[in-house]
Amino acid sequence: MEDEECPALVPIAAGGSEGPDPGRRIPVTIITGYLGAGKTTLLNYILTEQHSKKIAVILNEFGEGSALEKSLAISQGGELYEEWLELRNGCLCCSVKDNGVKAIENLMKRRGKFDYILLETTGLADPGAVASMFWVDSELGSDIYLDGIISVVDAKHGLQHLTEEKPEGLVNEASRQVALADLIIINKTDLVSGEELNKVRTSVRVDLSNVLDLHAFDSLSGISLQKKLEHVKTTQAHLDKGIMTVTFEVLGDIKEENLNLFIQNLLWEKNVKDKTGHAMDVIRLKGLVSIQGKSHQVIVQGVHELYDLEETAVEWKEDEKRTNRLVLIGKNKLCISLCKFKELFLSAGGPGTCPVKSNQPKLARVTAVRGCSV
Ligand SMILES: Nc1nc2c(ncn2[C@@H]2O[C@H](COP(=O)(O)OP(=O)(O)OP(=O)(O)O)[C@@H](O)[C@H]2O)c(=O)[nH]1
Ligand SMILES: [Zn+2]
Repeated sequence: MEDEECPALVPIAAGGSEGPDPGRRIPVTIITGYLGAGKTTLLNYILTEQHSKKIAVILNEFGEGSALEKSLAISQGGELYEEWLELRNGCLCCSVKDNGVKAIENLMKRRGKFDYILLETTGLADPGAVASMFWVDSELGSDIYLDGIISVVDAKHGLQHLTEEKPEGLVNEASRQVALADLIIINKTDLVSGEELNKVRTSVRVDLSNVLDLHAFDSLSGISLQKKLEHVKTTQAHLDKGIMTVTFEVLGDIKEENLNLFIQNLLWEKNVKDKTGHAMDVIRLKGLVSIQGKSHQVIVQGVHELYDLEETAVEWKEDEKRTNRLVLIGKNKLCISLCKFKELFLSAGGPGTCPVKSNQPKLARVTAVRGCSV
């Protein structure tokens, strides 16, 4: 066959392959997905596998988890990071103009040091609101552009999140995350059967086709996209206020079997209750704990009823106070005193008296991030 008529492919100037070019617009990829879907895991994968780009990371953590996220990420090849920004004052998409833009502007002051930005949203974010940030601020628009939105879906729990009915006026954030995605990654396929996986696949597809009109990222014409995003921007609070974060911190070591028992009581038996008899329906559990006899810090990861403990490469320093920090994210606030928590945690629910006296330094700290005052 002659291929005369077929024009030769001419490569578009690759530009900047020799390192970051300060004059070029920087692409931003938004990584979204429900609580515990696997966003940070994907982020780590990109950061460790990708060697030709210098990547800056922006984390928008729900609750107080960012310190944990950071240690999780850094434990696997931190040298790729240029900058970490913590947007602690709430959700990026609730304070788009202030926090989000400012964070990126700050980051851009260090332009030249990186050539890509990865932005991990909270598990409860509406990525549409986050994405619109790039059009709201025209100055920002000349520095960076949105390359795409990746949504990570948990094959095991994704369907449950996608189909959950929300109180009136609230969007289901999981379905918004899928709806606005340019690319959907179904994760944790190892945890489900082929049949279950197919169900998730189908429902994600259906969801997409429902919103194709609204999305249309393909014709990346800034203006129409902006319009579309404006259209979907919610003026009322879009976050599910029913989801709360509680952080507990207890000094000292815990026996591994007690920790397991405590987590099982919390996630499986759901018998860790507050005074009013409420148990928390924990969707996401993160922790950094100090286990008796172990010289290294241990990370606790939980999503619904699944959890695991993983020893990190980080050793407790000799002059460092060993401590246990747990972040619970879920429904029904768990309002228990630090004393009670410590008792439950250290004894894993067994009988015991509370050793904290008022004139002693506090041995435990309870922080209620939202919806819970102790
Ligand atoms: N079995 C299994 N577990 C996975 C997979 N990917 C991630 N996980 C686990 O799922 C848990 C949550 O993963 P993360 O990457 O922290 O999830 P995330 O979406 O960043 O979580 P949040 O930021 O809290 O919303 C961790 O315990 C991971 O080890 C997978 O493919 N299979
Ligand atoms: Zn994460």
